[in-house]
Amino acid sequence: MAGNGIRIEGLRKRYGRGDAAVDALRGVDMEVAAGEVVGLIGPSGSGKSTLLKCLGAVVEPSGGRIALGDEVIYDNGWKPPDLRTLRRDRIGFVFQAPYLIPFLDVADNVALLPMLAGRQNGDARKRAHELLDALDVGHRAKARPSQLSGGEQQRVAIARALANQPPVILADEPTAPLDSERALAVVRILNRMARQFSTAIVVVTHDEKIIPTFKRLYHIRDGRTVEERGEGREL
Ligand SMILES: Nc1ncnc2c1ncn2[C@@H]1O[C@H](COP(=O)(O)OP(=O)(O)OP(=O)(O)O)[C@@H](O)[C@H]1O
Repeated sequence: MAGNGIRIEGLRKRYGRGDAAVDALRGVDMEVAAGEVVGLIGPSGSGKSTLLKCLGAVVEPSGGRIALGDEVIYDNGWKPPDLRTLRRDRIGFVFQAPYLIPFLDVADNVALLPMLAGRQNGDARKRAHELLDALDVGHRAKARPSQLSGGEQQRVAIARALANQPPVILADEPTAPLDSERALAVVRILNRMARQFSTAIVVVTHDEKIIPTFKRLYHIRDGRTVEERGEGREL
């Protein structure tokens, strides 16, 4: 796969051992191109979170292969020497709750990660303001997270996930607490950001409001994925 994007082959994850073992992933294949937003759906307990955690280098798989762009990061063992750096620089996370830091203003919430990654403070703040403007929350840059609406907070969380320009964003139920209009706005933004920054985005969701928007979906059942064509409804 040229450039960025995600390729997963035969990924397996077994929790526990012996009688208590649970095979959460039994050979998952998945591909997400740079600039693409793909939905990951499936019933409770089917392995969605486990797949996202393996992809995010939070949980160690039991076998298979994961490549980000041209770099194999897992092949029956992690390849990068430092997984924290991998997570910080290559992967953005968006969760159901925004998890913003309450005592930092909105701009600093976004600028923090690039600063931790060694960017000059001025550069990091400039980047934060650009992203906040792109997400239409630039006018709230000086506010505290608690002063923002739920939808605004989620847009700030997306800006934070994009702050280090990661090639991959993993979003776990990012629209669950939002009403229909705001949920669709978040998906519209994720699609725009994917195209603009060539980011590969995986969205785990149960949200019927947004499922029709995906052009491509992976349905996970009993630890195996099936690729499906989505409706790709206009946003
Ligand atoms: N830390 C763990 N130890 C043991 N088993 C686990 C662990 N985490 C998940 N499992 C099991 O792995 C399987 C897949 O779980 P996972 O959380 O990935 O499902 P999910 O599709 O995200 O579910 P939900 O939609 O309910 O969040 C389930 O049978 C679950 O009980």
